[in-house]
Amino acid sequence: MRESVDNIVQWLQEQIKETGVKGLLVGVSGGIDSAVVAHLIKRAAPNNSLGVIMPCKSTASDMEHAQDVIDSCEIEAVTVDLSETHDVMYNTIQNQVKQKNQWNKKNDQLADANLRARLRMSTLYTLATNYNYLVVGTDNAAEWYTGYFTKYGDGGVDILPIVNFTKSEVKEMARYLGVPDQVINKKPSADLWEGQTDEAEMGTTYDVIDAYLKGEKIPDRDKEIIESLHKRTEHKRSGAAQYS
Ligand SMILES: Nc1ncnc2c1ncn2[C@@H]1O[C@H](COP(=O)(O)OP(=O)(O)OC[C@H]2O[C@@H]([n+]3cccc(C(=O)O)c3)[C@H](O)[C@@H]2O)[C@@H](O)[C@H]1O
Ligand SMILES: Nc1ncnc2c1ncn2[C@@H]1O[C@H](COP(=O)(O)OP(=O)(O)OP(=O)(O)O)[C@@H](O)[C@H]1O
Ligand SMILES: [Mg+2]
Repeated sequence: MRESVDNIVQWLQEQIKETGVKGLLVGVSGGIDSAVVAHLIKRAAPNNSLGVIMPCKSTASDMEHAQDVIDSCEIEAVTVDLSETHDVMYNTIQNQVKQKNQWNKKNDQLADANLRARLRMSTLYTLATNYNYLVVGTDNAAEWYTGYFTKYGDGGVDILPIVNFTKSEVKEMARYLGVPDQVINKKPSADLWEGQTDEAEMGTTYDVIDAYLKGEKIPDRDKEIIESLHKRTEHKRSGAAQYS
């Protein structure tokens, strides 16, 4: 892990140099992926790194964990509460479409949830412009392969330092970096709705996805799910289709 961490930190420093920015920022959710990235960017740019806590009807315990992460790596932090902004924006959109009798109730929860992720992205880019920093993404190998992120939401970032690390490697890195235990040991969640967990939504587990990515044999049912998720989300990993 020490070698991996040193290499990523060096890569992050190269990104700063090559792009000519002053530093790096990340959204800190209280989950393990952003905790690891916060520690990494603090190491890479001790005086020019920022952790951004963005509650959006988030649970109090997640926001406490986000603060624990900030404290554990001593990164500079700002908090931007998006709950009200989200309400106003979502209701405005919803009211317009409802007037046309075209509101699709079936997709309500997902539309509401993805707006949270995209408001966070807009907030991070507003701060990136202010500080002249890059937005650092937190996708790990399993999330990237399965497309388990919101397009132009948490997927809308400049650089991805842990995208080639499996979830179990991220866990190992977290322990090495000193991420608090309560963050390492909780269930991964996008926190987009009450009780959401990544594994329940995906229908498979990170252990199995990690095994698949390492070329190990996994049950047929999980293989089907992973390959279907991968295929369906190809558009998120490539740019917009271009007419030529
Ligand atoms: N074939 C295609 N080619 C080009 N574009 C295509 C497309 N199919 C859909 N699209 C577009 O993509 C949109 C669907 O993608 P998207 O908007 O991302 O939405 P979608 O993939 O349906 O939902 C996002 C998923 O990521 C999960 N998530 C989100 C945020 C954070 C985390 C986390 O782990 O923390 C997880 C969330 O729980 C949910 O399962 C469609 O509305 C459409 O605009
Ligand atoms: N409330 C929040 N405040 C700040 N950033 C957030 C918040 N919620 C989500 N994010 C950003 O969106 C990213 C995607 O969330 P995701 O749940 O995949 O990662 P995580 O919470 O760090 O780890 P885990 O997957 O284990 O929950 C986070 O890593 C973080 O950068
Ligand atoms: Mg999370």
